Amino acid sequence: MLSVRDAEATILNAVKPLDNQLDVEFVDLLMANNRILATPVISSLDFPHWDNSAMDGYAVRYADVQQARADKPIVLQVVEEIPAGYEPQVTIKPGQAARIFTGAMMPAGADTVVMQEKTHRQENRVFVFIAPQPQEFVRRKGDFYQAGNEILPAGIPLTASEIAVLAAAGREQVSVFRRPRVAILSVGDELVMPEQLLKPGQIVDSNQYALATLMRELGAEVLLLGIIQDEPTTLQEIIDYAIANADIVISTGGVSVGDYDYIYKTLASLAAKIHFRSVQMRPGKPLTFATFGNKLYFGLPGNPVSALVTCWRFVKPAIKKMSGLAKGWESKFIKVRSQSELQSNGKMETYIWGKLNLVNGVYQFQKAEGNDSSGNLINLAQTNALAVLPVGKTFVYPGEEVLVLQI
Ligand SMILES: Nc1nc2c(c(=O)[nH]1)N[C@H]1C(S)=C(S)[C@@H](COP(=O)(O)OP(=O)(O)OC[C@H]3O[C@@H](n4cnc5c(N)ncnc54)[C@H](O)[C@@H]3O)O[C@H]1N2
Ligand code: MOO
Ligand SMILES: [Mg+2]
Repeated sequence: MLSVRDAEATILNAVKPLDNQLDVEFVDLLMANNRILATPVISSLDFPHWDNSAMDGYAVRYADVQQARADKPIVLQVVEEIPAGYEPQVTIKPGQAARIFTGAMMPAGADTVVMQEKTHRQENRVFVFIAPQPQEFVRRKGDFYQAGNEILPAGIPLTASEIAVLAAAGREQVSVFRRPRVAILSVGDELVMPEQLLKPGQIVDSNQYALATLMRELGAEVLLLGIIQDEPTTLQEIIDYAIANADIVISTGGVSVGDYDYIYKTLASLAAKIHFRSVQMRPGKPLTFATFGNKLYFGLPGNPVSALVTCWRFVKPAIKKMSGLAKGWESKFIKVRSQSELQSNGKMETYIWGKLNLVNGVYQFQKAEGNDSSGNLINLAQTNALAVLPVGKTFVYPGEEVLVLQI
């Protein structure tokens, strides 16, 4: 059976990232949160834009005050007051100073700022009680960034700090990759919508909600195709439509070996390239992966936990890679101690859902309480991590280290 590692490699190899020319759109800065920057940004401004003061105090000539002492202050004449946002009009000459405030432009002639607390003001004179360092408390033009260089590279996610940089560089809009389009369908005669009264044998299609939520979290545009009956002709039509209208199609259900599991046959009849239909993992063994050219098809197992685990493990990095992220799209595992005893049959790579708890500043894994059937979505709620037991590992003792995937 195909290992998880090989399945992941097959999937990630099949992902074609969005094109940085064709798959780009402009969005307002305040709508750009979590979008991926499509074009490198170069500013025509230096940062700081001009020499300015880092303190409220006095702009002075260093040469004037280098001998200042508490018991022998230097007295300077204050010739101008410079608040932030004001362009200084006066050149500071020997024996002179300007009153200045944080962020205000340095006046010509001055090279150093003495903070207010080290001075005493008497009318238009200021007493300086301490010798500053040369150029102290001056933020020099271009110290943070020089115009013409790359200020932000393409392929990064935009969060508060990057959006602040874009705003400071005078951008109102930014070019980002369009959202990957993901079609979601739920396959099963037993499935109904949440508002429906359940007849015997029916259950609510919770997978549609789980996957739509996860896909939106990942920045995808979701095309919800609803519940599809276990019927080959309808399935064929809907998958054909989904492939034509999305970059990625995700179905749940119908991938096992039952008489009503039609996904494999349907994909074959649509001439999909079927890369695999089972993976050496639990839950999630019957995961099916196919491609139609550059379009990806994930046939996730119907069990609610299996659907989410395979989505976290395989679909999530695929979406991230497709979305234009230059790096950091692979699944990230961290090594932590397990607080719980964990078990596997040793034959499958086993994913155990639970919580990462912060104990004295160190994360520890705690297995979810309750039934760990892949059909039990109830105890999956309020979990945030999957512990991974590799093939061959049958037992993790409390206190032993384990690899954990944050979800
Ligand atoms: N003879 C075998 N039977 C099964 C095997 C096997 O190897 N041999 N594998 C089992 C495993 S493991 C899984 S996982 C499931 C996968 O089943 P399918 O993908 O074919 O899904 P269904 O049969 O349609 O449904 C399975 C289960 O999940 C519930 N379900 C389905 N869709 C939804 C939905 N949208 N929302 C909520 N719950 C859903 C469905 O009612 C079933 O209970 O196959 C095993 N069988
Ligand atoms: O692999 Mo299935 O996903 O355990 O129920
Ligand atoms: Mg089935």
